[in-house]
Amino acid sequence: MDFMPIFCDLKEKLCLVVGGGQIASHKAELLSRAQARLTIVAPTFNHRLLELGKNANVSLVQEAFSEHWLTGCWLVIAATDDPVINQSIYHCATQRQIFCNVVDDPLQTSFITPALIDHSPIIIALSTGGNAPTLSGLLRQEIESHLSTASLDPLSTLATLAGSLRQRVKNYFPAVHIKHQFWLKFFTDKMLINAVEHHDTLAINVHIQRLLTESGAVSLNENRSN
Ligand SMILES: C[C@@]1(CC(=O)O)C2=NC(=C\c3[nH]c(c(CCC(=O)O)c3CC(=O)O)Cc3[nH]c(c(CC(=O)O)c3CCC(=O)O)/C=C3\N/C(=C\2)[C@@H](CCC(=O)O)[C@]3(C)CC(=O)O)/[C@H]1CCC(=O)O
Ligand SMILES: NC(=O)c1ccc[n+]([C@@H]2O[C@H](COP(=O)([O-])OP(=O)(O)OC[C@H]3O[C@@H](n4cnc5c(N)ncnc54)[C@H](O)[C@@H]3O)[C@@H](O)[C@H]2O)c1
Repeated sequence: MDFMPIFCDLKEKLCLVVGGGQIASHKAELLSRAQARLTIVAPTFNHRLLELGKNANVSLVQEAFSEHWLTGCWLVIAATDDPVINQSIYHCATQRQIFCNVVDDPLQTSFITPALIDHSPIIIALSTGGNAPTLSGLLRQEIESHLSTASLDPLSTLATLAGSLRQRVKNYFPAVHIKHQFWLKFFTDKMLINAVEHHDTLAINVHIQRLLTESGAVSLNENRSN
């Protein structure tokens, strides 16, 4: 594996985008969706970046790159149309141990932005290790065509619900295998999924309690027979 896939929490963390064209705006919009604090440095900005710059968390700096803009950054994206500048940004960032994505050189880059299916909190990210970006896009479309919005919407809601229930379920079922059985039922229970699809909060809570009780009974029986 050449690149390890991870999902980073960049909320309120300072990130730098160098460049003001189409590719820079694409990457800056992604960082902005991840709620990063953004500095964007370039002599010229396209209209999408000028629009993004109205956001309180985004600062546009209209000048050519200089190294001091890296100070305090968690990561940087080198997205100018000049490969020499992009490489020098990569080297400055690497010296400072800052992760740097270089948009025109998959061999001299410290991270890659994957093709994305963003159904937050469910996110599917795809990469070819920088070998074939078009293939990443095609694979993304292929996977998207198998995952309808109708099936992803309730799963995303279930995932969010699961997040808010995790501590309660941990307290309820100390045994890992019972917890696991509970979650398998939680994500496949037709009645719960139906309630989620209908945004029926009352029914959602009733079915969660039912699943907790059912798994609790299994747990109790296991303890008795031990
Ligand atoms: C996946 C995606 C995500 C995104 O952009 O967010 C993405 N590129 C996408 C599309 C795309 N990019 C390019 C074309 C035109 C056809 C072509 O030239 O191939 C198309 C096709 C199109 O636009 O449909 C041109 C291109 N891209 C890179 C280079 C440099 C080089 O290879 O030397 C050049 C040549 C530039 C030039 O010639 O000047 C480099 C990178 N592009 C990456 C990501 C990273 C590796 C991802 C992986 O591991 O697969 C990496 C290494 C760096 C990075 O950007 O992180 C997105 C698909 C989104 C989707 O459809 O969902
Ligand atoms: N990663 C990808 O998916 C992908 C896809 C297509 C193209 N590319 C590469 O991305 C590069 C950028 O593409 P684009 O369409 O955004 O180009 P563009 O010409 O629209 O924009 C280039 C930007 O870089 C800025 N710039 C130039 N020198 C600078 C400097 N010293 N400091 C700061 N900013 C500087 C310019 O002001 C301009 O805003 C291309 O050269 C291409 O190699 C990557």
